[in-house]
Amino acid sequence: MRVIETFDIYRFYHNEEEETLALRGVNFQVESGEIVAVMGPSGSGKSTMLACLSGLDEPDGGYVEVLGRRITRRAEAERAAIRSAEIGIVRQSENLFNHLSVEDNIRLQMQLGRKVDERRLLDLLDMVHLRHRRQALPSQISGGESARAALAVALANNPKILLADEPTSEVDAETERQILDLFARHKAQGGAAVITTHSEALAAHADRIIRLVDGRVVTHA
Ligand SMILES: Nc1ncnc2c1ncn2[C@@H]1O[C@H](COP(=O)(O)OP(=O)(O)OP(=O)(O)O)[C@@H](O)[C@H]1O
Repeated sequence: MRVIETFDIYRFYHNEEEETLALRGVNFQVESGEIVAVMGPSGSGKSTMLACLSGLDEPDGGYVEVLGRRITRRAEAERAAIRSAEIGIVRQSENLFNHLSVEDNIRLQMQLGRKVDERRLLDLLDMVHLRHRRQALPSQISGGESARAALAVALANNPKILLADEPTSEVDAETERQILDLFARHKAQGGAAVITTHSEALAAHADRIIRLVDGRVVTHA
């Protein structure tokens, strides 16, 4: 089943002096159970593309479909409803609310998805090896622990689609391995993922690699 499809998406950024063409006609599809790595040089448009896939950003041209439903150019409340039901998101930073413990961050995500499942909460904490740190605040955990907590939040509602922006950029090899395991589990349950990364190790575990250069897809491998 097709879970994401982009139709010729464009994104421009304007400021006083210049215009940046961040995406220049991007077309690609993701099927359920597929892990797609998005690679490309810094500034090639990877984060912009991911934000357009989740509806957190709006393309200036073209559109995105999530599970056959257009997410582009809808009211924010409608985009948010599609997001909370179908998509888990890991951003480059600010994934956790600082005033909430690790477990309360996960619980809040479950509340947004309208189903708090305490058993799944403990399973998620075990999956990311953070049960012993569940009452810690984000300021009290390490970078690698934060990266894993962010994944637990993204996976809280068992989303069909996981969108992760450089999820292993600031973690050690062991944490990267643990995060790769989580992607593998998500895939085994039929989930799809689009992951931007500079890590060849992570990309080697993807089913497919898309390379972006100057806002265009140059290869599907
Ligand atoms: N809010 C913004 N305003 C203006 N230009 C922006 C904005 N966000 C991104 N850009 C520009 O759009 C282009 C694509 O940026 P993007 O963050 O998508 O690249 P990236 O491939 O994710 O880079 P990196 O690997 O460094 O994270 C870059 O030229 C960037 O400078």
